[in-house]
Amino acid sequence: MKVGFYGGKFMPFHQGHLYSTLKASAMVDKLYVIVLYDEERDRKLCEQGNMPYMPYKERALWISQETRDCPNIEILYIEDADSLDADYNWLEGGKRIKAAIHESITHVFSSESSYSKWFDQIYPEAEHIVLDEARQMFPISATQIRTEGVYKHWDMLPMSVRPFFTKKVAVVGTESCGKSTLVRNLAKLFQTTYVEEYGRTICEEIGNGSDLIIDRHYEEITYGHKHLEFQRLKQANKVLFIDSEQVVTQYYTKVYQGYELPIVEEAIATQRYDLYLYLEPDVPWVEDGYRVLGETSVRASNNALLKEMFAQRHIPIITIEGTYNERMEQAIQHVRALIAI
Ligand SMILES: NC(=O)c1ccc[n+]([C@@H]2O[C@H](COP(=O)([O-])OP(=O)(O)OC[C@H]3O[C@@H](n4cnc5c(N)ncnc54)[C@H](O)[C@@H]3O)[C@@H](O)[C@H]2O)c1
Repeated sequence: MKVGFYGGKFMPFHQGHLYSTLKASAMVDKLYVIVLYDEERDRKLCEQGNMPYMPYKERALWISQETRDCPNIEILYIEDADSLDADYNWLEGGKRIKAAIHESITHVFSSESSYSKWFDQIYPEAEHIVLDEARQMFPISATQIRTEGVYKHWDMLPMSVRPFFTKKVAVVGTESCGKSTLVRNLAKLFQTTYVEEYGRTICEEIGNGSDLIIDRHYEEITYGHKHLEFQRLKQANKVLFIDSEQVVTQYYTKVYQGYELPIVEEAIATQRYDLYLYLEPDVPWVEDGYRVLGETSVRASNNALLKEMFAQRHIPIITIEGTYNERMEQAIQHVRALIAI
């Protein structure tokens, strides 16, 4: 029985890693892919690269999703204590790997021939197979991704890795301020997905009667919108646009019901967006059959209320105003800055 392992930090797991994993899995009966982690070292590496910290379970999940239809691959994660690269203790690391695998290792895979001097000592019975040392198939390294940024090397990230790095942009504002059109246009321009306003979906289901909206509809809006966001994030390309979020849901609850709902507040407390684009209501009111708050003074006071609701929750917003074209240009600049292009 041929038993192999392929180990690494996988920060992040990229196409080169995936290529080696699949090649290695075809050469053995059983392949262990091992995420070697050390929180202190890994946090430092992420900070140096100005990247979010990648927890080891997240890395193991990426590999698991990419190889879910490969029955001979098993993913393990092993703590590599005191493993700052310069003084990494290979022999101790090897002991932990052997203990976790529990069976005789016949093959060790890597893309570094220099690792042979260690592998020959730690796994003397195993053959060290060096895969694509020149990184010809996928010319990339995780260090390069960390130093130059994920957005520059987006194509080198497998689909399951991308959502972790996708920036989430919430487009917010009161009724008829051009959110839906702007969100759709931004999604087209950035060739990505978006989440439509779920409150609107519910209104369309109910028909023409916003006074019939009751508490459970706001709950459905909160959960339904979040569920859509999880789904669309999986197909997004660097950035996901979200039409309205839960502060906006709470604002509607307050305006229509006269009170706020704790369940919506809980969703607000856990939501995380990288950018909030707040659209001023300085474009003409458009009647669409579902809107009832169009009078100028009502629009102004509602706008003040929504802004105040963001301020109370210490959520920083970026205000966008002007004509539809001016809004689009401002939005594009802000999003470009976010993903560094
Ligand atoms: N004790 C052991 O037996 C053992 C074994 C392996 C690794 N380690 C340790 O684990 C840690 C992580 O190792 P790492 O820094 O090599 O991890 P890494 O995540 O940077 O890379 C993992 C593996 O993928 C290969 N690779 C990278 N880019 C590639 C590409 N474009 N195409 C094909 N292959 C590519 C690497 O050469 C390496 O073999 C280190 O601290 C290392 O010392 C220990």
